[in-house]
Amino acid sequence: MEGLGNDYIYVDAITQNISYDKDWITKISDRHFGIGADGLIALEKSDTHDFKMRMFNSDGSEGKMCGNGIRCLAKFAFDHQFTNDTHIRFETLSETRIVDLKEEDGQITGAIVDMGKPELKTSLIPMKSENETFVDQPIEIDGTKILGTAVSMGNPHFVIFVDQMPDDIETLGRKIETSSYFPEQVNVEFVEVINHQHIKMRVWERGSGETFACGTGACASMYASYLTKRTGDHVKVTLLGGDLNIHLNEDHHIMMEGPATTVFEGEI
Ligand SMILES: N[C@@H](CCC[C@H](N)C(=O)O)C(=O)O
Repeated sequence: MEGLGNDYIYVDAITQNISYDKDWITKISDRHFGIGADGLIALEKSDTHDFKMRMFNSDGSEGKMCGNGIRCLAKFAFDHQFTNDTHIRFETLSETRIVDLKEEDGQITGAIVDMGKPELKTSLIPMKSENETFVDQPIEIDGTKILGTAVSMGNPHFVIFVDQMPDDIETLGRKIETSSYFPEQVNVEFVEVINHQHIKMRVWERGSGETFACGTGACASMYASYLTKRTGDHVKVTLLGGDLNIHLNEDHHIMMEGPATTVFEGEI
């Protein structure tokens, strides 16, 4: 399934016994020797919520949240008749996430997700810094200062505003991802502000490299843009794979709306 081209292999871990073996996840995620995906996402039972989401990057590392993935996982649960409710509460390795599925002509085409409140405290992101928060501040990479904003959306992000989108995001993305500032690595977003309601973003994801889109990254970028007054609180985020509409609601929760699509189904 894919959400804006951010594709994962979705597995039912309710009726099947799945072992989240790192090598197996890496192998099936491989685009040449496997199925090909940005990683694997599993639907599990939960004692406290409707379902539990587990998500793994293509290198087999486990992430705590996935914005594009949770829309697809909700569609997966509905389409496979694990629920007939379009309002679904997920337990994740970070916090509760609530998904409202969108139905058009009897098909689930996407969802709006309550992505919770963004976290700015560096100790909780986690980021090594003496500052309590890190908003438009410099980190130093290979002797060069790079301004950015650190935000957690249940997973860590470092948002960098650029005047023009760079052609190569891999070199810098990888260096920041693995720099000593971020003890658990970080997802890196490059953001170009188009106007007060529209930003463009490319992402270097920890554990997966450049992907076509990142839901949590888009929310972190929207929040960093809003916080630094580059945009308002309703923003369209254009990614390589398409657009997400993101806004802050009255409780200061980030709401993200976007598509969810099944590509094919099979058996391994
Ligand atoms: N693509 C995802 C985020 C996936 C997890 C991330 N790479 C991490 O390890 O934190 C999204 O849509 O949010």
